[in-house]
Amino acid sequence: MLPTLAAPSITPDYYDDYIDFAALALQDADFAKVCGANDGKVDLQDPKALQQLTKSLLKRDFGLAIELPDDRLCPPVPVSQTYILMIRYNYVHWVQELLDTTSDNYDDTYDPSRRVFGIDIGTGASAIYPLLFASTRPNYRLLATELDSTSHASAAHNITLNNLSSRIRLHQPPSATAPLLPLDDLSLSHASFVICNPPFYASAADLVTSAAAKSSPPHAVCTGADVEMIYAPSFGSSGEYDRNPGGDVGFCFRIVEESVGLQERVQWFTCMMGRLESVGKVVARLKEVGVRNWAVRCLRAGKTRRWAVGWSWGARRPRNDLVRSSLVNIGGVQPFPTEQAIHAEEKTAEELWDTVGRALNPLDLRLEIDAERKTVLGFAEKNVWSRAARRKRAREGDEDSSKEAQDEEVALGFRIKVNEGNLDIRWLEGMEEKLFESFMGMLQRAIHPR
Ligand SMILES: C[S@@+](CC[C@H](N)C(=O)[O-])C[C@H]1O[C@@H](n2cnc3c(N)ncnc32)[C@H](O)[C@@H]1O
Repeated sequence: MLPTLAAPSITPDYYDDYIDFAALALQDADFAKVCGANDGKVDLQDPKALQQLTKSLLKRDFGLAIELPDDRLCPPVPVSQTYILMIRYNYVHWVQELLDTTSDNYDDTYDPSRRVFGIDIGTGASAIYPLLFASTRPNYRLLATELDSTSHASAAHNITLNNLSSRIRLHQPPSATAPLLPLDDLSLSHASFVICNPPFYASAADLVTSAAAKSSPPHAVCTGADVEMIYAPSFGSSGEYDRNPGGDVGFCFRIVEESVGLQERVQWFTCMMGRLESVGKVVARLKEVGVRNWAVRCLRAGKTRRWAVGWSWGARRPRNDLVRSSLVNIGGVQPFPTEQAIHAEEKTAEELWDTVGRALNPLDLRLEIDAERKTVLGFAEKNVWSRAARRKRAREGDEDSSKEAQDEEVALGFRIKVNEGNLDIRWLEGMEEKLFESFMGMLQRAIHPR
C-alpha cells in the first residue's frame, strides 16, 4: 500500500550542523520511540535508531519514504550516513541554485514556471537524488540511470512508493561502457543538469587504504556493494591510467569527455568528489578540454565533507558564492569571481546612480533600468567602452547604435545595484573574464576618476 505522507513541514536551504533530536521527537512518533527508549538520547551506534533518524528526516523535511535492500549503499545506516543524507540534499540544493542563478530571468531567483529536466547518473537503490529534486521542486522531471540490477529494482520500488513514476524515469544502461549520458540513445534533445555521486574508489585496495586512513573499518561505516563503491576501468595499453585513473576522478573524467560532445545540450554538468584533491584533477581536465565556466563547492554536514564540481559550456554565470568557496582551498581551482563591489563611502546612492548613468548611457549597450531600485541590467555584444571603441563610435556617428540588439549574441551581461557608498556588480553572462575585468575597470575609473 502507498504511504500517505504529510507535506514536508520545512525544506532547509542547506543542512550544516546536526539535528535537534528533541524537536524531531516531538514531530515524529516513530523517532520519539527510539529516543524515548534511551532517555531522550539517540544511540548513535545503533543502526536501527540511525535508520529511523534518517527516515524521520526524509519524512519531515521532504515528505519522502524510502525502503532499501540491506546490502546496498543507503542513507539510513550508521551515523555518517545521516550526514551523507544531509550532504546529498546540500548537493541537490546547490544544483538547484546553479540553475536558478543562470536562468532566462537573470534575477537569481527560483522560477517555478521554468521546466527543468535533470539526469542522475547511478541513482542507487534509494533513488535519493531524483526523490529529493522531485519532492522539493514540482516543475522538475528526471531521468535516473542505474547499472546494477538489484539497485535498479529497489530504485523503481522507491519511485513508485512515493508516487513519482510520472516524473522520474528509470533507465538501466546495457553495459558498464555504454554512455553515462544516454541522450542520443533515448532521443532526448536537452537536459538542464546532470548530477552524479560516482563510485569513489579505484580498487578494493584503494577502499581499504582510504578507510584505514580514517581509522575505521570500511564496512562499519558503509553497506555499499563493490559495484557502488568501486570504479575500475580495465587498463590496457600504457598511458590509459593517466587518461582514466578510475574512482571518482575517473568516473568524472568520463562525464567530462561526454560533455565535450554534448556541449550546450546540457546546461550544467556536475559530479560529487570524495576527496578535495580530486577537485584539482577534475578542474585541470576541464581547463584542458576548454571549459571556461565552472564552479566548485564544499558540501558539508557536521564533520563530514564532500566536494562538488560543476561546469557549463554555456555563458550564463552563477552567483559568486555558488562557484567559489574558501573551503575548496587548493591552487588553481577557483573560477573568476562573478560578483564584485566598488566602494565609494563618501558618495550617496543618488550621486553614484548619476555617475553610473553618465558612464553607461553613451555606450552601445542594451539596458534595462529600474530607477526605483537603482538597478540596471545591461548587455553588450562586444567591448564598447574601450578607448578604441569610443573613438570608432565618434568617427562613425551613432548609426550603429540604433540597431536592435535584442537577438544579437551577448558578449557580456551584467547587473549593477547601486547602494549608499558602493556598487555591487554581478557578472551574469559571458565567456571572457577579461571582458568583465575591463568593464569593471571602466566603472572604477568613472567612480574614482584620477
Ligand atoms: C556511490 S553509488 C551512488 C548511489 C546514489 N546516487 C546515492 O547517492 O546514494 C554509485 C552508483 O552508480 C552506479 N553505477 C556505476 N556505474 C554505472 C554506470 N555506468 N551507469 C549507471 N550507474 C552506474 C552504481 O551501481 C551505484 O549505484
